[in-house]
Amino acid sequence: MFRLVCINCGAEYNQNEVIYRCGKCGHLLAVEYDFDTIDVSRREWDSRPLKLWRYKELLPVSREPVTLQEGGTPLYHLKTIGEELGLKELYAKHEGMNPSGSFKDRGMTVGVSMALQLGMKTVACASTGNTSASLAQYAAKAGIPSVVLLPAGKVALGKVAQALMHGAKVIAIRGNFDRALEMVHDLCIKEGLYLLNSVNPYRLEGQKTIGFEAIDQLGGVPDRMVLPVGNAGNISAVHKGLGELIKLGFIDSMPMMTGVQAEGSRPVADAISKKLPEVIPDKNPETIATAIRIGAPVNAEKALRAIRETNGTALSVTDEEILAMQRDLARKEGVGVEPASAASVAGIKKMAEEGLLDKDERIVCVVTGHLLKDPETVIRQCEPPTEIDADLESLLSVLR
Ligand SMILES: Cc1ncc(COP(=O)(O)O)c(C=O)c1O
Ligand SMILES: N[C@@H](CCOP(=O)(O)O)C(=O)O
Repeated sequence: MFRLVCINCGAEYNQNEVIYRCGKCGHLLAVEYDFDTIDVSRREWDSRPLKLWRYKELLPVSREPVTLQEGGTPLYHLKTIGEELGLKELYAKHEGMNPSGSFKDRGMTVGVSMALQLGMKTVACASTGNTSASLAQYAAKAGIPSVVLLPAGKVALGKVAQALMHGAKVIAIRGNFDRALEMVHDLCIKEGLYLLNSVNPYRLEGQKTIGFEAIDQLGGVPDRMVLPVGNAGNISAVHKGLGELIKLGFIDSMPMMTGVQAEGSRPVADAISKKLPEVIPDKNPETIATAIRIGAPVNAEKALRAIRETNGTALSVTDEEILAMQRDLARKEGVGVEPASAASVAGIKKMAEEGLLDKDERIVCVVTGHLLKDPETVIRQCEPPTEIDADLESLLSVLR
């Protein structure tokens, strides 16, 4: 049993309503469960395969889910990078290992299932790339059409390829992501499409399972969870989910929620460092990490609460720091991620170097998307292949 509740005024909405914001005050909504009716134990969850739907009692879907077997992503111990930073327990949860190559699949399995549950016929989103790739793939699985709006020229190649190949109607707008989100929101309200950006509270329900899995894999609650922040849905979702585990008595502490943004796109980091009550949108966000090139994070209110309530923090890193960490993860750990994903570990490096971490902290960085999402940024950083004549002598001469 659950209902939708406004995070600001507490107004309640029925689970059958298609609604994205509070009709009374315009703030965000969240799914609230009736915990007295939730009947599950840790042991029961542990007996199921490590996949997202292991946690079905804390998800809103009552029909057969639209699933591509998302979740169960690896938790890697970053031994080499950790040692360099003096951190014994530094981990990366590799969300790039989901079906479409990013954490968005956790949101989409739940969001697209809810679209069907609510009788919606077409799904839509604005995207810096990964949301569109995932939406297109899950809509294809569900057998319904999808429409995606992208900021023209600012989406990594692999993500556009995915949205196109999975059959979405792909529209590139001459404007940034924030404008695309406003447009798709208006389109959905006017034309009755189902909006599956992170303003949709059901989508975030799926994403909260990143935190559940991290705890199950670690065998306990980490001291800190670090996430790259763009539209700020993921950090909010993980925080919400862990709060629910506390209510169920499954855990008894929260990690310090830590958000990392790119220097050229850092409204949440600014709000935290300047102790502002809300974020001031950045009208011209810019970063090589196009996934987090977002100036007006729609979930800012939830994210600021998550960070402040857990004594966490938010900071920014430069594009150079992001790319250097993308290379370090690839070459020192064998972990291939896209630039935005490397931001979380780059943020921890910066905090460690500035003496802002207790060296005994157990830290889980969420690395959000796969290296192959953005092949152009990868190729630009690497030496091109050495081309030789097809004989052994030439081969030996270049290897010497
Ligand atoms: C790869 C990647 N990392 C991080 C983010 C940021 O997540 P959020 O928008 O939930 O803050 C996004 C999308 O925004 C993304 O695609
Ligand atoms: N990085 C995101 C931006 C949109 O965020 P959402 O969580 O609101 O869908 C993307 O991949 O498009």
